[in-house]
Amino acid sequence: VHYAVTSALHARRARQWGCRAPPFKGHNWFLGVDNVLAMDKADKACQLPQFLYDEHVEMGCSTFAEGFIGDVFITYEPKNIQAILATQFQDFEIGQRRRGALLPLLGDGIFTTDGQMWEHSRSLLRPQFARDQIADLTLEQRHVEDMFKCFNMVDGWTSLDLAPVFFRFTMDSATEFLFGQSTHTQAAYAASSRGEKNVGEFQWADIGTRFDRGTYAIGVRARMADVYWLYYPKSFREDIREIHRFADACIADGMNRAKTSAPEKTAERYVFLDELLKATNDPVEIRSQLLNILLAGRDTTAGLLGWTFWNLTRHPDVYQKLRTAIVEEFGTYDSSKAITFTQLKACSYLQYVMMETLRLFPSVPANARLATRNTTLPYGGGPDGSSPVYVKKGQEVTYSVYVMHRRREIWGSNADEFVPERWIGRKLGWEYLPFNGGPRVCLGQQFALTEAGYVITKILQRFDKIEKTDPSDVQWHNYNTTSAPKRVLVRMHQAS
Ligand code: HEM
Repeated sequence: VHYAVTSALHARRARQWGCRAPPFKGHNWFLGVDNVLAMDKADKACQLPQFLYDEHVEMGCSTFAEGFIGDVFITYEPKNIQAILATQFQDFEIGQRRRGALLPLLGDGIFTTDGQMWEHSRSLLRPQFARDQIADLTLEQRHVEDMFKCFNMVDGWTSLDLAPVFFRFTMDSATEFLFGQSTHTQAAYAASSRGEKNVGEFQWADIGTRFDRGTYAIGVRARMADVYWLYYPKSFREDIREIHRFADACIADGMNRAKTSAPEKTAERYVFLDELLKATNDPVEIRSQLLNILLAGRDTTAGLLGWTFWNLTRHPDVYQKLRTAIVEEFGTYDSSKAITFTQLKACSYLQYVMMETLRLFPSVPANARLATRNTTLPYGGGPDGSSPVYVKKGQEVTYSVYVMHRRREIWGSNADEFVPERWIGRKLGWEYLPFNGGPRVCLGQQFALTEAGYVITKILQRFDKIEKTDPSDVQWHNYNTTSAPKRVLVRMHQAS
């Protein structure tokens, strides 16, 4: 009786608000279990984003409902995404599922909370991202040098898989920037490649692998929706313990620095942790916020770098054009010309290459929000899709920018081709959202583009040719919480 009454109430409200139902993707099994299994299969085959795209083609529309253990909505419609993220921000939240899935590893922080807790995190962290020194290029330079030490050069060429290279690089630079202490995974890797045993200074080198396993585990938990708590294996618990031990040791060091250092000494190098200690001295809160940012910033940037080189190896003309632009702007590798945030921004072709990579391969291909109250999506209902869609409190709306970024109606018939030139004179709107939009827009966008732009510049200065050694051109997504290419097999020639 209760179900019938609430259904009737929802139907009446939907009528009053002028809502119509969107197309429905049917299912053959109870509650749409077959849809869940099909998605899981695509995920295991590293093809989840393509699966979402194929679903869009199959449905022939940009918003639909799907049986997925309860009805959820899927949308690739800029107007709807703008509503969820900005104009109707109060009607949607990240919700308990994501929080629950991520909490054991990350704790409460900007990425895992809603409402007042999120507002508190955002106001604590935002001032840090407004600073000029947010991306410290001297720090990046040292880690890029460590990266090159891992390259094995034979007759001027190196052959390698760049995908793990970028994960080690971003781990080392992000931990130094956030925690004041690098994990030195690159130096440890170089030492072990030379057959040396890891010693003292590489004490935390395994944190990289542990964090990789940890993000994989939270990815599994996030996909399990409400029963995320069923997946909590011993290895995950051990990884969490060690990651927290690393963070706590860094925080204890930071607290000692704050007590003992003269003010001019702490200002020597920008450390995020030291800045947070000026605003709060709760070590658990600091640990949680730093780990939240590590998750938000590390894998995403590694993904951007990986997909950039995945594309460049398949477009040698773009590689050469970009290299010419970089050498013109910054000189060759040994040039003493400084590389600055402003110059990186001004190097238009470099920016276009990154924007085009993030269009075709956004680091967060799909995302979701839950309705906090009965509400609407402005578009997608009725036979022509022009009516609002009724969304019940608690219902999930999944949005995929991967699909939106490839829609032909928006990007033209070459939507799935890599063409950096399309960005010349193009204005950004809600149809392009690699960094999200609205009040929860990515805080690290400038940081990420500076860091990635710097790394791309240094690699192109140093290597004048790149060739792909992977016989396959299939996109394999290594997709836990974010997407990176599974492998980027290349051969690169060092410029003389
Ligand atoms: C290519 C690199 C990056 C991409 C594509 C990216 C993308 C995104 C996206 C899509 C979100 C929204 C997630 C959601 O609301 O569900 C987000 C949030 C966030 N990002 Fe980034 N990000 C990148 C790098 C970074 C970096 C380097 C940092 C920090 C150093 C960072 C810090 C954050 C933070 C703190 C949030 C949470 C904002 C909030 O909820 O208020 N991101 N990012």
